[in-house]
Order: sequence, then C-alpha cells, then structure tokens
Amino acid sequence: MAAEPAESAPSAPDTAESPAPAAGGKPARSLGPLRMVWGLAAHYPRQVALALLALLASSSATIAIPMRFKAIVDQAFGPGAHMGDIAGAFQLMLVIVVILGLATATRFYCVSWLGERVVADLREKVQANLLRLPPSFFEANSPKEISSRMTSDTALIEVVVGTTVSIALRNMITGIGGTAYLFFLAPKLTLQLLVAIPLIVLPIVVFGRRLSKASRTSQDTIADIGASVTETLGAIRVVQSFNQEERETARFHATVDRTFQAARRRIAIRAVMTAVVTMLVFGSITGLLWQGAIGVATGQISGGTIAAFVVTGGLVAGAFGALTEVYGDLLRGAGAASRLNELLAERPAIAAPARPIALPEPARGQIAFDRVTFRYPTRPDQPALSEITLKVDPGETVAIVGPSGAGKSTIFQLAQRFYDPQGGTVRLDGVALPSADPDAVRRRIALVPQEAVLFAASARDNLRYGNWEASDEQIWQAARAANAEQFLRDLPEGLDTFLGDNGSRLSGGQRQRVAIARALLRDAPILLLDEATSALDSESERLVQDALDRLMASRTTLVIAHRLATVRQADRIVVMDKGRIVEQGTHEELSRLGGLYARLASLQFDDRLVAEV
Ligand SMILES: Nc1ncnc2c1ncn2[C@@H]1O[C@H](COP(=O)(O)OP(=O)(O)OP(=O)(O)O)[C@@H](O)[C@H]1O
Repeated sequence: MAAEPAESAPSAPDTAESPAPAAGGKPARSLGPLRMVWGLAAHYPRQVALALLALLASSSATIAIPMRFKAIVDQAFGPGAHMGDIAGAFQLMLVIVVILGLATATRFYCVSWLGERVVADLREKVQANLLRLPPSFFEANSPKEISSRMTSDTALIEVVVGTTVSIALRNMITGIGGTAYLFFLAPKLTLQLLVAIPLIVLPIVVFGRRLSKASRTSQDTIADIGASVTETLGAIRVVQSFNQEERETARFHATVDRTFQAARRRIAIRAVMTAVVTMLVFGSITGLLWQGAIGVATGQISGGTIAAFVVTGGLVAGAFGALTEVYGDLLRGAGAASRLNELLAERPAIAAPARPIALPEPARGQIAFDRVTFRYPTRPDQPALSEITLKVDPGETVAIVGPSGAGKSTIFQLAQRFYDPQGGTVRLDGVALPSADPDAVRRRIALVPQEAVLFAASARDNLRYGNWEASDEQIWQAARAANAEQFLRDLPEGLDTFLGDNGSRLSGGQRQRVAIARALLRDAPILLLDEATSALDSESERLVQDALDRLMASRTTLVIAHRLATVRQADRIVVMDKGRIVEQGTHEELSRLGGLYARLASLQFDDRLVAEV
C-alpha cells in the first residue's frame, strides 16, 4: 500500500491513540446540509476532475499491485524462470509503483487543496455576511460562539472535503475492485473470506472507538490539571493567606489521580486491542496461507494466486474497515455545515429599500427625532426611548446628560440606524432613515466612542479607518488638530508603527486622540461623541479637550456629556431620564431650574467644577 501523508486510515492500531480532532457541535441527522459544501467545491471543476482522476488512478494502481505480485511469484519465482521473465515481471511492477506514488501525491494535493480552498471561501462568505448584520444579532449570538463556528466547524468541513470524501471514494473503489479480483482469483476462498472479514474488522472497529473515547477522556482530564494549576497559582495569595495549601494539595492529588486512572484505562484497552488485532490479522493470514498451501499441494491454485489473494484480502479488509468510520465523519461535517448555513442565511434586518431616497447634497447635517419610541429586541417590555422629539440643527452642539440607563447611548444607536424604532421617525437632512441607504446615512456620521477602539494595525491604518483615501499629509493635519502629532512622530516607525491589540502600546489619552483624529479624517457633517468617563491626568485631559473643540467646530454635534466644560459650551443641554427628555436649556437656565440637571451636575461633574455651578 502507498504511504498516505495525511489521510491516515482510522482504527489502525498505531493511529488510534491520537486524539480525535476537536469535535465542534452535534452531528447532523442527514447528509443534506453538505450540499452547500459541494456547491462551493463545484466552483473548482478542474481541481475536482483532476482529484477524481488521480483517485481512480491510485486506487487502480493499488489493486494492480497484487495482480503483479501474482505474476511475479508465478513467473519470476518459478523453478525454470528465465532472466528475461524475471526482469519483465519486476519492471512492470516498478512502473505501477511509480504510477501509484505519483497518483497518490496528486490526489493528496488536489483533495487537500480543495478542502482548504472550500473552507477559505466558506470563512470569507460567512464573515462577509456577518459584517452586514445589525448589533441585535450579536446580542442573541455571542461573538465567542460565532468565532468557534468559524474555526472548529470549518475545520470539520475541511476534514470532510480534504479527507473523508477521498477516503470513502478510494476505499469503495479498492473494496469493490479488490473483491471482484478475489472472486476472479479463487471464488470459494473469497466467499469464506467475505464471511470472515466482518468478524475481523468488527472487533477492531469496536476497540478503535473505545480507544478514541478513552483518549478523549484522558485528554479532558489533562485539561483539568491545567485548569486546576492556573486557578490555584493565580489565586496563590488567597490560598496562602487562608492557609489552604494542604487542601489545595489534596484537591490537586484527586485531579492527578483521575488523570492517571483515565490513562490506565486507555492503555489497558490499547493493550487488549493490540493482542486482538495481532491475533486476528496474523491468524487470518495464517489461515489463508494454510488453505492456500492445501490448494497448491493438490494443484488447484498457484503460489502466485495465493500471494495475490493474501495481499488483496488485506487491502479489501482495510477498505471496509475505513468505510465504517466514514459515515460518522460525514454526519459530523453535515452538522457543522448546517450551523454555518444558519450564519450564511441570516439576513440583515436593517437594509436599504429597493429604491433608496438619496440624501440631499451638499449635506446640511441636521438630525431630527420625531416622537420616537424604541424597545430593544431582547427587552420588548421596557421602552429604552419613549416619545422622544429632538431636532438638532446644522452646526448646533447638543449635550445629552442623564443618569445611567436613561437612553443616551440609544439615541446614538438610532441615529446611526443600528435599530429601527417601533414608533416615530428619525430623519437625517429631512429624509426618514428607513427610506435611505444605511451606508449613505453612516457616511454622514463620525463617531467618537467612549472607549477608543483601535485595531491591531499600524498607526496609519488606525487613523484613516473611516477614510482610506486620506493622504499622509491629511493624516498629519488631522493628527495635529487632534493633538496627536507629537506622540505619533515619536513612535519608532512613525505612522507605520504597529499599535498592538486595541492600541495597547498607547496610553489612554493617546488612544482617545487617535480616535479624534480618525473622526476628523472622516470629515462627516454630523459628529456623535460619547465622552470618556475614565479620568485622565489634567495635562492629557487638556490635550483631549482641545482636540475635541476643534473636532466639534463647524459640525452638528450630539455629545453624551460627562464634563462640565462640555455642557457649558453646548448650545443646548438635553436632560434625559428613563427614556424621556425631561429638561432642556442652557447650563445656566437648567442650574437655576433646580431640577434633575442641577442634581446631576452636583453629583456627576467633579467637585472642583461643581463649585462653579
Ligand atoms: N443592547 C441592549 N439590549 C437590551 N437593552 C438595552 C441594550 N442597550 C441598552 N439597553 C437598555 O436600554 C436602556 C437605555 O440604555 P442606554 O445604554 O441608552 O442608557 P445610557 O443613558 O446610555 O446609560 P449609560 O450612561 O450607563 O451608558 C437601559 O435600560 C438599558 O438597560
């Protein structure tokens, strides 16, 4: 048999102990969901055809080997064999071996290529669809679970395309072709063998399954050891100050002992399996040879026939053994395909209408909420906004204040049309948002979130995230206006410097200024600004504030305000509570009113500033 680089035959004693690939979720009940996978593979007809051709060639060459074996034993090992016969018999065998090697390599390459290609396409398709879905989808489906679908479920599909299907086809060809050849060689002996094969294969398969289950348990208990060590050492101070060293030692002993017992079970099964496999395999070969010897002695069959029979019988038994494993793998793959199908079938609830109304050009930057009532889909009983009416005129700065949970962030969510309200209308430059293309709406908005979100990319890419056409000159101009120029110039590789995960190589204040520069580069008529609450030192605070002032100038700004300086500068302050607007006015007016704003101001803004209220 040819060396098989990756498609190891299941149940073989020497491979059975390797842990099974991490099984994603549940297997499917039918193979139906795999249709989607064939659909993807069908995009590559040339590779599929070449893979099938190579598969056919390698399987045929596999069966041709025992055929040649027969000829070699009969012709080349016969008593009066000529040198020419010997050379001819072996030369042909070498040709077959070369064909087998090349065809196996080609099949392996094409099939594995297809597996990887299909999975790559699938991952891209799923991700492209996910990126269009509104936030409500990710509230119901955790990104952690989705990310596991993108890795472990796609890995299962890769196994189906890149291994299982090939194993199935190859072993079917070898099994059927081999059986036909066996009948041709010795019909009576073949019938006996066909009865014997299940008796040989079944115990091997059963033991193989038990062994892989025991291996998985063993792996799990090893993972428990890791978890236990991490937990105890991570809490070492608590362990020591509560004098729990002995208890933790005893607990760890129990975990280690479970691992040992699991390993003992696994090696016991393996030991028994080795004995059973050895006896069955070599016992049946011995039996065959015994029968054969009788046949040769009575002159019924030749030595070559017996040699070919033993080799082919081994091939056929191996092929049927492999086929018993295939169906389970296909069902697991189908389960993965159906879970990925769900992600692919998800359609965004927020989409452009068939004929979107164009937003007026040039943009004015006016945003208006008209009697807007909204409940989050996951909390349908509780309105997050009730009858909100708010018009922000071009160039105006409106500060929104209110206690936690008042609905301030929800205003931002609706302005960007991440959700549609159940009642009332949000309008941008006079166009109701559902009539416009959400892309066009968002293009007119720049967002500075409370916590600056930076990507694990270069400073340049982080800055021009909302405007990829920006030139370096424009980037530096924005950085200057955002008070970010100095520290960006000090970075070791300037704008090319990698900023680390979420910009971990920058300080909090620097991250905020990068986010401000990004919004400046976006150059949108409307600015949504969620002021950071985390305290910065006063120098950093001044730099950020100064940058924000430049960003807000000449733009319509809605700001969720946490600083007195911001509310004082605002043209208008809107005070929210429990999803409603309860007060509106300037800082002075609202302070005099002595209502919620005055109370909030004394609690929320820091002491130094409250003195000025
Ligand atoms: N994604 C969500 N799903 C369900 N309910 C939500 C969601 N986001 C917010 N809410 C609820 O909607 C209400 C308004 O929340 P919102 O985030 O707008 O308040 P906020 O004024 O911005 O509060 P904070 O100042 O604490 O950020 C709250 O009762 C909140 O619990």
